[in-house]
Amino acid sequence: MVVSSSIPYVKMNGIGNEIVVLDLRSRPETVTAEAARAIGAREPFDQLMVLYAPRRPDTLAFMRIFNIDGSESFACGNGTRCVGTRLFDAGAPSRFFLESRAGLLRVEKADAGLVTVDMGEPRFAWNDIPLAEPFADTRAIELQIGPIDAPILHSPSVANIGNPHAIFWVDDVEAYDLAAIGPMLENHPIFPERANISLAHVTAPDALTLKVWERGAGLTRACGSAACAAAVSAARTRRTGRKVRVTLPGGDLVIDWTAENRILMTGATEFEHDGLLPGAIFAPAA
Ligand SMILES: N[C@H](CCC[C@H](N)C(=O)O)C(=O)O
Repeated sequence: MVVSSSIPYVKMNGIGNEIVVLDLRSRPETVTAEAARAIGAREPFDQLMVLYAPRRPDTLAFMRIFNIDGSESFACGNGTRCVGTRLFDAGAPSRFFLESRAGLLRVEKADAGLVTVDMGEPRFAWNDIPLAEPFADTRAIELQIGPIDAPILHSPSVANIGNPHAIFWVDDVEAYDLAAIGPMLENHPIFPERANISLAHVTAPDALTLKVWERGAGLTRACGSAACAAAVSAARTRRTGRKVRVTLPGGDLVIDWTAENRILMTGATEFEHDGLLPGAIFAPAA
C-alpha cells in the first residue's frame, strides 16, 4: 500500500498530564490501538487525543482518546483542555463544542489563559460505573484491600465521568504506595471495564489533594476526570461544597459541580514541542 508522508503532532501537558494531540481532521489516517502504542513508543504520553473531522455540524471535531497501553477512554479532562488551547491558537471561537465517545464537551476560554471544559453530567448508578454487582449506594461501596480486620484502603466512592473512577478517602495521599496498590485496584473484578484509582484528602470545605493511578496509564501527574470524580463524590458525601480546588502533583484544577448538574473543570495547559510521525505507523499490520 502507499503510505502517506509525515504527520504532524503536538506534545503538550495539562498540569503535568502528558498529552499528544494528533489532528487528523483533514487526513485519511485512523488510529488503532496498535498505532497508539507505536506512537507512544516514539513520543511517550499518558493520553493521545485524536481529532477526526466532525460528525455533527455544531462541533469542531470528533475526538477519540487512547491511553499509552492502547486502550481507549471516553474522557480525558486534561487532554481536552490541551485540544482547546490548540484549537483556540488556530483561530477557533472562544467557546466551541467537541464530540467525544461520551457525548458533547463544551470548551471555553477562561481568564489568565486557562481553559474550562464542561465535562457533562456525572453518573453514579452501579451499572453506569460500571460495577460487576449491584450497589444501591455508590457513595461508599464495599471494597477493601489488605487484611480483612485492618484494611489498608476501603469503602471508595465511585463515579463515571465518561470513564470509571474509584476514590478512596485518606488523611495523607503520600502515605500509600499507589504504584503497588493501583494496579490491583484498577484490575479488581468489581470493575469489569477496569477503573481509575484515586486517593483523595479533603483539606478544606473547598479543597482536595489528589493522587491518581490511571487505568491504562499508571501514575500520572494529574488526571482531570479523576479531579471531577473526586469533587462530585466529595460534595455528594458532604465532605465539601460543590466548588473545589483540586491539587494534583502537577498543579491545580478548579471543579464546579453546577446546580444544573454539569461539571466545569478549569485549569492550565502547556505547549511542549511539535513533532512528526512517519505515515507508516498508521499502516495496518501485515
Ligand atoms: N488523564 C485523563 C484521564 C484519562 C483516562 C484514562 N486513564 C481512562 O479512563 O482509561 C484526564 O485528565 O481526565
